[in-house]
Amino acid sequence: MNILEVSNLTKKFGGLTANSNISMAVKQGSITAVIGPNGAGKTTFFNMITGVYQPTEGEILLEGKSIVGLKPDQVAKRGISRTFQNIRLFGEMTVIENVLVGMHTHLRGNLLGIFLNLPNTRKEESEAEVEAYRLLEYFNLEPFINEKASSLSYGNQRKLEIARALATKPKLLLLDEPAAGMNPRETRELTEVIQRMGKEFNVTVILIEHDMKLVMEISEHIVVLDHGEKIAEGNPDEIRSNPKVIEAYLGKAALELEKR
Ligand SMILES: Nc1ncnc2c1ncn2[C@@H]1O[C@H](COP(=O)(O)OP(=O)(O)OP(=O)(O)O)[C@@H](O)[C@H]1O
Repeated sequence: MNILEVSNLTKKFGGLTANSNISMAVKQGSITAVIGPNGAGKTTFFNMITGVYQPTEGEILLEGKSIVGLKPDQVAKRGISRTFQNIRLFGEMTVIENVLVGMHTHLRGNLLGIFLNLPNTRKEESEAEVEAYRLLEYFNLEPFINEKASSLSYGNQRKLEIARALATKPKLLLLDEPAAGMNPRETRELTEVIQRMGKEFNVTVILIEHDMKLVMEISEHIVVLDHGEKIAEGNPDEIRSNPKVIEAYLGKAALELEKR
């Protein structure tokens, strides 16, 4: 079954077409990667799915229902969560508080309940803390729960962002360059965490990533964008050997790797 179906999605910024007529489907429970050179339109694509930008044309169906026209908070309530290319944590808050903030989007207890310390709200809050702890344990972040988020290493901050995004119990999780800035050891650990996450949290993952080793290792399906257009899609073997993809992206990515 497809959890997400996108058809003829187009986004124009004045004279610039950032996404042109993109169609794709994402199978429930799968890991899909969106790859392509800088400026290919990958983040714009995520921004349309999450309601940050409205498409100029096209349709986005989540579990068969259109989400076009919804605002980001409404899209989040439908079950889509995301992380960003630049880390967006509350640096002055503790690690567990960052996860609890993520959870409040779906807790029933309101602010008045918290203020009055009502029994139901208290129960919900302590259940949330247990769940937040479980999430942090999953990401090996439990030793840091009471530390400021800004004091974590870069790799741990990236993992905390994913934990916070999962705290909303999304059906679909969009990760924008989760391995950016990570060292090889952190990237290996992240690869393994993302791989197990789908089953553990019953979540479908779409990720934008430039680390081709990670992409080829964990993706069931890969969509390649170039100049706003989908130039290829398929499994890792098909993408690796696709001449169009090598020409537009993989050849350059390999050269970049050689330079390092
Ligand atoms: N809000 C905006 N207004 C005008 N142009 C934009 C806007 N957002 C993106 N663009 C343009 O759309 C094109 C696609 O950008 P986008 O950020 O989606 O690419 P990308 O594939 O995510 O790139 P990168 O890998 O560098 O993050 C670029 O030419 C960019 O300058």
